[in-house]
Amino acid sequence: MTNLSVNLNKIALLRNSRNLDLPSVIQAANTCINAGAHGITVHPRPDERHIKYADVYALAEILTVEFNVEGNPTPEFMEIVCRVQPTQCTLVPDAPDAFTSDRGWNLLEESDCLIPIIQQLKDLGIRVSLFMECDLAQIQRAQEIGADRIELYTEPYATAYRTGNVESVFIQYANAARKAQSIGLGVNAGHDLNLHNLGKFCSIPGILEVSIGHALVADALDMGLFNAVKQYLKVLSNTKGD
Ligand SMILES: CC(=O)[C@@H](O)[C@H](O)COP(=O)(O)O
Ligand SMILES: NCC(=O)COP(=O)(O)O
Repeated sequence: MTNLSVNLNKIALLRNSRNLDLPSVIQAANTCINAGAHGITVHPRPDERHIKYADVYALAEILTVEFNVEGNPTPEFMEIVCRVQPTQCTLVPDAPDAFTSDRGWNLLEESDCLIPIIQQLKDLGIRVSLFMECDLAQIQRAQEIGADRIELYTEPYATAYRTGNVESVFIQYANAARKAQSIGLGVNAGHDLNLHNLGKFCSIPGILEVSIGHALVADALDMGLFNAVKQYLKVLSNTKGD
């Protein structure tokens, strides 16, 4: 089964609109865990528009499941990740003012700065995943520079699914996953996955983990967070993640 890591960014976004700690990111994490989520993901951004650095420390104190911290490895980000030592750190090449994550790493140009960062994280026992597009040469490079996993950036898949043009795009993802697996990289996936497009994506064999936030939290407004997590787990229960 593909594991589900629930991204709590959007819980924090709502929380930040008042000074009441409501909704509580910690309470949301516990609800997701009680519903069976395999992990919790957060993506602290430099402007702390949703997850604050303090949330990362607070979550690290209470989590009983995999903790995945995503972000651009700025000095501030690296300091917090090295202190908290989550299970997994997913490095994402997003600009400080990015609306949301909008691309994978270009390892033909960005490898040199990543090599020591990956090594530093691995020396602390943190699994390193790189946010990547479906380019096979880039995926090869991810393995060469020491990544443990890649996270396939699924926005293009989600858009293709929505616009009814998904088959050729899906094949690119299946090929990318197969390439990664053939050279020993684990494969995660995320961005704009939802209850409709998730099942097809995870029919790709060996997707180890999906991280899902925006759509899951939107679904939670209708069905409650506990039930939303259950619904996503139900879709994933038919998949072959490992
Ligand atoms: C890395 C990634 O794909 C993101 O989906 C992310 O964590 C979402 O970020 P926002 O919630 O800030 O859009
Ligand atoms: N890594 C992707 C993620 O954590 C969640 O992305 P989204 O579901 O909020 O688009």
